[in-house]
Amino acid sequence: MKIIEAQLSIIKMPLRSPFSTSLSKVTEREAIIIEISDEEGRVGLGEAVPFSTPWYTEETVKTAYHMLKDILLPIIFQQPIQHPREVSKSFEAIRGNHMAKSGIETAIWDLYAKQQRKPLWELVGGVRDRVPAGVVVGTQDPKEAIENIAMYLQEGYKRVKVKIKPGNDYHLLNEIRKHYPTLDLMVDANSAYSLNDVKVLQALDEFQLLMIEQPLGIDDIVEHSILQEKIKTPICLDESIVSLHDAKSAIHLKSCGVINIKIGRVGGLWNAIQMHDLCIANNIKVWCGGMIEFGISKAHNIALATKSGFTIPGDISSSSRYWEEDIISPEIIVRNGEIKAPTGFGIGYEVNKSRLEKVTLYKEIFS
Ligand SMILES: O=C(O)CCC(=O)C1=CC=C[C@@H](O)[C@@H]1C(=O)O
Ligand SMILES: [Mg+2]
Repeated sequence: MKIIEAQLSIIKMPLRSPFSTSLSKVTEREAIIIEISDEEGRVGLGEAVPFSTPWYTEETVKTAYHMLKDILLPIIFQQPIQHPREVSKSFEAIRGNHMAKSGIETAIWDLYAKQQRKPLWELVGGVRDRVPAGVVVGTQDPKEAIENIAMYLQEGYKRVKVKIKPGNDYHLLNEIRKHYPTLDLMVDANSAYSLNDVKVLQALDEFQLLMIEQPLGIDDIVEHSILQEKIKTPICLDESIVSLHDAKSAIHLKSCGVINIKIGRVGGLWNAIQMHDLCIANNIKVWCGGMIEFGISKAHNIALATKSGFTIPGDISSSSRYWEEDIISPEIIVRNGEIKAPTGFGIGYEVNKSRLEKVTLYKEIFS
């Protein structure tokens, strides 16, 4: 597979409504769109998903743009690729920068699938032609959260995730459970707690949550193991798991019962596939996490989520969950709580060129 040209576009769009977590309030989103072309004019699409500031991981749009332009694209242009699974190996000498790496690696997966004239989800070993849709409530105000949940259930979502933090946990969940006693409900703490909060977290066991995501430190595996022994709710790790080694450590130490696999956080689709396989072999449940991303990244998530182990609805919602108008055509739509995997080659969605142009802040072409 010879790539003859690459285009990087930094795009920005306001969210339809603010997205609040224990760490940050997101009101607009930047990302990097990667378009790579082969000699026959086919285009592979990728999206690098770091935020504009390093509140979730250490990467930002600016660091990722530098990595793509100055380090990663030169490697890709120099080394012809036989199969996308080789890309992460060719980046092994480069430390970290997983979201930058994932942006170009996913574009190569899309281009390769188009060359093979296959939908990407079939190429990665998908077993279902639709994925269950989960949604994240972007407010921690109990009244607003309950109103939002009613709206999302109307739209058919099967699983709801809410953000919690110390001082806004028990009351919020108690109010939600009063209205929705049997809802498939999970929480994400984004590392807002410590082992001093064991009693607070034990109290949440009464709400029969599917899981509690990342209660402790962003790079912790040991203390999560201590906490998991003290609470009934399964711990799900997100930020702590950036590599297969992290996943192996968490499995060995029994730090969690679930892992949220995000293609960007783990450095690409091949790493995500290997993590899926490792977790399933060790009875660790997995689901596909989201990054408040645009349609190209979400399309890659959909392909991944068709694999057998992704039985829990992921943070895979419709384009309209965050955007007035997405950068892809058709947009991603949730019907009866599911998203149909596209039948087109590659990711199965096209770029909405006029929309992409409108939201592009800056772009460069490399060859
Ligand atoms: O993509 C979505 O629908 C929301 C994903 C989501 O909850 C998160 C995205 C990025 C950082 C966090 O706030 C949070 C997470 O930790 O999973
Ligand atoms: Mg999370």
